[in-house]
Amino acid sequence: MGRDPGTASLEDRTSLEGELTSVSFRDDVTGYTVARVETSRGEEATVVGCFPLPSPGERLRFEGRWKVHPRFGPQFDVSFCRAEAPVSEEGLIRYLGSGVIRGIGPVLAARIVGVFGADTLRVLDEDFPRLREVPGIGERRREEFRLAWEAHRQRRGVLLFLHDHGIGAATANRIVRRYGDEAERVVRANPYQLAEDVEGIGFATADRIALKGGLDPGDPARVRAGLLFALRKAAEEGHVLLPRGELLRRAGDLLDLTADLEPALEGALEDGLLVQETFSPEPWKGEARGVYVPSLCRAEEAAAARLRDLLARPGSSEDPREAQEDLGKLEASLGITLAPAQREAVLAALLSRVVVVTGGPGTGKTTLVRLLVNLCEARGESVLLGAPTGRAAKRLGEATGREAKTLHRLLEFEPHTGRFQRNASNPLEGSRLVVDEVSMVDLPLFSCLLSALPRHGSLVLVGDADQLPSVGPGSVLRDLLASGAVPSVTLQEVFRQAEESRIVRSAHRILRGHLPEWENTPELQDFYFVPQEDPVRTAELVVELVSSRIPARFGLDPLLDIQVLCPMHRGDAGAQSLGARLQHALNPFGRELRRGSRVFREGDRVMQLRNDYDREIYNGDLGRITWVAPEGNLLHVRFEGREVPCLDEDLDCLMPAYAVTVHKAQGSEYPAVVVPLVTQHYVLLQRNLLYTAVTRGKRLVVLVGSRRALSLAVHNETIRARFGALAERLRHSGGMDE
Ligand SMILES: Nc1ncnc2c1ncn2[C@@H]1O[C@H](COP(=O)(O)OP(=O)(O)OP(=O)(O)O)[C@@H](O)[C@H]1O
Repeated sequence: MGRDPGTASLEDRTSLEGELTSVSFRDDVTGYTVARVETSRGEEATVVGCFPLPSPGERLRFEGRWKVHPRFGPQFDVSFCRAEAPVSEEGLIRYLGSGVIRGIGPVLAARIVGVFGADTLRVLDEDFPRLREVPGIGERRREEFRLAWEAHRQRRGVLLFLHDHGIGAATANRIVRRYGDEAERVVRANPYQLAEDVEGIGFATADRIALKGGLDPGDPARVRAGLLFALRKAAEEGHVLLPRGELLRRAGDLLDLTADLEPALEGALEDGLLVQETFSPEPWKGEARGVYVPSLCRAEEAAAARLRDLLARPGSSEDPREAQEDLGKLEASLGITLAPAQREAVLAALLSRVVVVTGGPGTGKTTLVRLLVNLCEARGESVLLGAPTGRAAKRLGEATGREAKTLHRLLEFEPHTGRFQRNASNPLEGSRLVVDEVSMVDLPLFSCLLSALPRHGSLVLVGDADQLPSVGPGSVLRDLLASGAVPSVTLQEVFRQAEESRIVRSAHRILRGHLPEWENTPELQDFYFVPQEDPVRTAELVVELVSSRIPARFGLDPLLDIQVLCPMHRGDAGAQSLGARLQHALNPFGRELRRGSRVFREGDRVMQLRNDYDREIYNGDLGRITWVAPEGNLLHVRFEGREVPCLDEDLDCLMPAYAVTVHKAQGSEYPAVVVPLVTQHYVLLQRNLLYTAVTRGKRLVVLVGSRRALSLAVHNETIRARFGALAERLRHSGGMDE
C-alpha cells in the first residue's frame, strides 16, 4: 500500500498502487514517463521513471521511493511497475474503450461492461461466446473482437514478462516487434539470441535475463555465448580474429569467470561456431592460433587466395619498355610530367594484376589515376571506377571525368538479401578496376570485391594508409602494404600547388610527428590553431567561431560549409554537447520533433547514420531538414537536392550533424572544418585521428583547444593494431590454408 508522501520517510523503498489519470511526459525510446496517478486511497500523486505505458483504466502497482523534487515537490520515483487488470466498472470501461483493442470504442466498452460488470475480463478471457449476450454485436464483429483480444492479451503478457526481466519499455517493444508472439518463448529458450537479433540488446542484457532465469554462470551455453560475443565485439573494434589466449581472457572478463573456458571453446570449434587457424611463425607474441567467427575467416581466406592468384598472373602489359613509351606519349600529349614515383605507380599498374598506391594529400594520386585511366582506355581496356562512399565516388568521377560508383553499387548490392549480385559466378564487366579511398574498405567488402573481379581483370588500389582504418573489421590497405607481397608505390613528394596550402603542409608535418605551423596574421590563412586550455571555454569558442567569426572573415555559411569534427562523443567539447550548443546557436527556432535526447528542427543540418539502399541515402550523407509535420512524427530532409521523407525508424538513423566525430567524417570533405582538442579526449588523441580530421578540410581548418592536447595527438603514434592475418597469409603464400 502506498504511503502518504507527507508522512512517509522519503528515502524508504515502498510501493504505491493506483490508476493512471494523465501522462505529462513520455519518452518513447527510453520509456521515461512522468504521470499522475490516483492512488487507491483516492489521493493524487506524481510518478516518475521508466516503465511500459499502461492502458487507461489499468491498475498499477509501483515500487520505488518517495523523493522530493526541488520544484515539483514529492514524487514517487519508480523502480518497478506492474500493470494489473482494472476492477472498477469505470476502470474497465476506460481500459476496454481506450483503443487498445482494435474495434472497441468507449460506447461499446460501456455496453459490454454494462452486461458483465466486474466479471468482464474473466468472460473475455474464458467465456468469449457469452459476448452474444451484449446487444448489437454481430457474429463477424464478435470474431474480430476475439482475435483482437487474443492478440492484445498475448502482447500484454509478453511485455509484462519482459518487464519482469528488467527490460525497459522501448527495448521490450523492439523485442515484440522482432519476434511477435514468439517473444516469450525465445527469451525463455535462449536469451542470448536477443543480443544477435534485437538492436539495443547487448550481451550484458541478455546475460542478465539468462541469469535471472536461473542459468548457472558456468553453464556451457553461457560460456559459448560469451566467447561468440567477445569475438563479435572484437570485430566491432576492427579485429578480424582474436589470438586464442586473448579471446579466452576477454571472454573470462566478460563472463566474470575464472574457470577454464577451454572446453567450451573446443566445443564451439567442433560445432563450427568458431574457426581456428594456426600460423607460423607465431604472429602474436608467442601465440600462433587465431580464432575467428566463420564468416570473417572465409573472407580473409578468400581474399588472400584471390590476391595470390592475381599476383601469379602477368599484367595487361608484358613489355615494360612499350608501357613506358605509351605513358611518355600520353604525358607529352597532356602536357604533364609525372614525378618518378607517379610514373612507377602507373607502370606497376600495367605490369601487374594488382597494385597498391598510397600517399597523403597533394601527392598526386588523382593525377596519376587520371593518366592511368586514359592510358588503359587508349589500349582498349574498359575501366571501372569505384570508391567505398558516395562522396568519394563522386570526387573520383569528377577528377577523372568518368563515371565512378560506390563499391556497393558497382557490385550490385541487393538490400533485401544483403548480397552482391556481382560475384565469382557473375563477375564485373570490365578489365580494370580502380578503387579510391581504399583505407575505408573493410575485409568483408574487399573479399567480395576480389571475388567479383573478372578472371583476367586487374586491380588498382589507391588510398592513404595514414588515414583512420575502415569502420568494419580489418586493415586491408595497411595489411597489403605490410605483407610486402603486393606491388606497391608510396608517393611522398607533395606538389608545389599543394605545398602552398598550409592544410596540406600541416597534414604532412603531423604525419612526421611535428606540430603544425600556424601564424595568426592579418592575411587570411587556411590553417589556424586557436589556443584555449579550458574545455568549456573551448566549446564556447567553437560556437563563436562557427556562428560568427568564420562566416564574417571567410564568407562561409555556418549551416552549409562548416563542419565541427570532434575526437569523441562525450565531454564538454565532445560531439554531443557541442552539437546541441551549435544547434541552439545556429537554428534555435522552428517546428521540432524530439526523439529521445535528439531534437530535429526545421532547418537543421542532419547526417544519415546507415546505408539505406531503398531510399538511396548512405552512411555519412549530409542533408537539411526542410519540413517537420505539425503532429511531430514525420520530417523531410533534402539530401543533395532530393527531398526524402523520414518516419519512425528512419529517424533512428538520423542525427543532427552540427558536430560529428572524426570517425564519422572519414571519406568526406568539407569547405571548412573546426576541430576542438581537449585533454579530456586523451584516449583518442592519436596522430592518425588528427591527420584524418585535418585532411577533411578543403579551404579552412581551425584547431581550437589545448596545446597539450594538440601535442599529445601529434606525438601519439600508437595505432591500435587490429588482429588479423591477411598479411601473414600473403607473406607465406601457399601457407596454412592449403
Ligand atoms: N607530376 C606533377 N607535376 C606537377 N604538379 C602535379 C603533379 N602531380 C600532381 N600535381 C598537382 O598537385 C596537386 C595535387 O595532386 P592530386 O590532386 O593528384 O593529388 P592527390 O594525392 O589526389 O591529392 P588529394 O588526396 O589531396 O586529393 C594538383 O594541383 C596537381 O595538379
